Amino acid sequence: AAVAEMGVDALGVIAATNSARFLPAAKRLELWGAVATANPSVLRVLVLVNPSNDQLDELRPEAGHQCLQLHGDESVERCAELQNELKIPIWKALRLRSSADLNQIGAYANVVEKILLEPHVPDQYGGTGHSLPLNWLAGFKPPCPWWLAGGMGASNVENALKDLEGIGLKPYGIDASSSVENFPGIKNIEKIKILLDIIKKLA
Ligand SMILES: O=C(O)c1ccccc1N[C@@H]1O[C@H](COP(=O)(O)O)[C@@H](O)[C@H]1O
Repeated sequence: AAVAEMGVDALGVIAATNSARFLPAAKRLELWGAVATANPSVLRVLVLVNPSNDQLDELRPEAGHQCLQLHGDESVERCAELQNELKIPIWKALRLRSSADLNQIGAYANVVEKILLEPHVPDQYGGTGHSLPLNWLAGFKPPCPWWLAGGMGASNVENALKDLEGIGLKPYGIDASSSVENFPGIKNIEKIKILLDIIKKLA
């Protein structure tokens, strides 16, 4: 709720069970309520890895979130299936192994609302703190809005945005998680404020 009051565009809650940041379904409704009260314009995003059909009920918008951010190995077809079943916008995180992986985006763009681009890190699906080599994005023609994700924080966001501008790119948004924490799962409000001040100055 404190971050929502700072005027971010979206807030994510981690529903990936093996994450240190995992929040159980039973606690999400209360949290989303507090976020909505603090700032109803902040988009409430549930972050998941390879959701199974057994999980569908907790993924419905009635649970308080407004969007699903998928960080696993979900195919284009699986994203379409979830979108049709749950009637909720899907954001797909693409964990790039090389610039060649950008070729996948066209197919996803027909189905998902936004794409997040971050680097592939073996055995981890997100929240890694690792940043994308931005030269991989040279020549990238985004077919849909995209977020720059992975290891973004106060120490590197300004250079990242300048580097992107140098190759004619501007992300829809900056996604940040581990850089604004004291340790995994405990966010640091001061670090978030510093990051937001930098981004607002550059916007
Ligand atoms: O944060 C996690 O533990 C996590 C687990 C599984 C999937 C995604 C996860 N986090 C998301 O990853 C991106 C980038 O995080 P970071 O800035 O590199 O720490 C972000 O959207 C997190 O919410």
